Amino acid sequence: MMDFYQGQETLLQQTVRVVDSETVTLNQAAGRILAQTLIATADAPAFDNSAMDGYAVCGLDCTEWQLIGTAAAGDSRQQTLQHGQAMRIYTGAGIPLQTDAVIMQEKTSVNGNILTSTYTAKIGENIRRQGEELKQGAVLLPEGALLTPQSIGLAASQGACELPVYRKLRVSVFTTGDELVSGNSKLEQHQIYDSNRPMLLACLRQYAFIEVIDGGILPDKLDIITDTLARAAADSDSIIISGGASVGDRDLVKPALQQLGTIENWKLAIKPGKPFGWGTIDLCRVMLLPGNPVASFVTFKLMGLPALQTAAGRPIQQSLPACYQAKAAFSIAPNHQKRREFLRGTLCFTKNGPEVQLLDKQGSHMLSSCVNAQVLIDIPPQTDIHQGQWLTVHPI
Ligand SMILES: Nc1nc2c(c(=O)[nH]1)N[C@H]1C(S)=C(S)[C@@H](COP(=O)(O)OP(=O)(O)OC[C@H]3O[C@@H](n4cnc5c(N)ncnc54)[C@H](O)[C@@H]3O)O[C@H]1N2
Ligand code: MOO
Repeated sequence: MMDFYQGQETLLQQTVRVVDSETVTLNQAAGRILAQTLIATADAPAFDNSAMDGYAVCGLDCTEWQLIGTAAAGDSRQQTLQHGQAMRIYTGAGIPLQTDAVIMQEKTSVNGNILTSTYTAKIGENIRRQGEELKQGAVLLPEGALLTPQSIGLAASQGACELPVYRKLRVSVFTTGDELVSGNSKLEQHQIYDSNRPMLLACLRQYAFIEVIDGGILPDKLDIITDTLARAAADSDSIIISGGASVGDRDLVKPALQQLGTIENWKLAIKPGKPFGWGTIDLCRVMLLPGNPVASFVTFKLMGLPALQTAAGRPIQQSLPACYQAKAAFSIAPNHQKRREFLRGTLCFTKNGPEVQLLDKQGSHMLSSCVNAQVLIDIPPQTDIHQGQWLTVHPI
């Protein structure tokens, strides 16, 4: 059984990234992955401008200035001040030549065309200098960046209308098991509703860089699983299949993958999620998720999603799940677990810093504990946990 962190690193290192790209408008770019490094085409700010509504003044040795006009945001005139002169100026307006500082209006008084202030401004005060944020030619956004709303705003600030992005990753999702029934059908005795496929489809649909294909429920029949996976592999970059990953005679996903391609690893030292495995069918990455719903969810979040992000073009470091440190508000002793455990918990911020609480009902069949969970708590194997100890948590 492979160690969890070794497994995560191995899976991501073995992941093949998409190379094809397309151009999309800024309106279509949210959540996509940038296919080329974007360079600043202009300085930011593009010109010296005012950070405040106030008065541009020339001569910091004065306490009175003669007001000679107004500079408003968008005003394209380049104006000039002489010593002892000032100009009404608004936030974002271009700075008149020879301005020493902008004095905010709250620190001034005006009588006719005379501006008075006893405030001693520093040279350059309230002036946003050209290029102080970015110089023309600097990297605006690196290749592989996830296009967040902020990065789209940044690209727009440089006049970009379209962006090159990697093509969407095609991901097919299946669940397996003769006991599974879709929500619109009647349950016979000992059948259950398929919760994993709707859950995984919902997880995937949160990512604009993924094109999600719902493959449906597969029966516990080797020939059907094999045929279906072979067809899906020809049409997908990745397949996610939940259930039938363990060791029972009816656990047929692994034998199907063995027939069609290669298994790169099967079984991870984590709880829940031990039977998690991955392999390939030709160029298609296949990930086997355990059937227990919590095991499916946890392995998707910690293994499946990072692998899909890498495949879609994000750098490995940015594909890994975010993690924080929080103090345990609970104890676990003694802990003889050989597998690294990911328990479901909630975070709260106390005067002692961030604290993580354990939720009830941690069974890998108990999805209800995932609903209220904010984090997965990393419990290392064979380690006692003492209250107050710092632990790694992954937000979910
Ligand atoms: N002899 C052993 N038995 C089991 C082992 C083991 O090491 N030796 N591992 C256990 C662990 S840990 C897990 S996790 C499960 C995973 O097994 P499978 O991936 O083969 O999953 P199934 O057997 O198909 O299902 C397990 C469980 O989950 C329910 N299930 C499956 N799919 C869904 C779905 N889409 N929606 C809702 N519920 C689902 C299924 O009915 C079973 O109750 O194996 C243990 N056994
Ligand atoms: O990995 Mo299983 O999920 O412990 O139940």
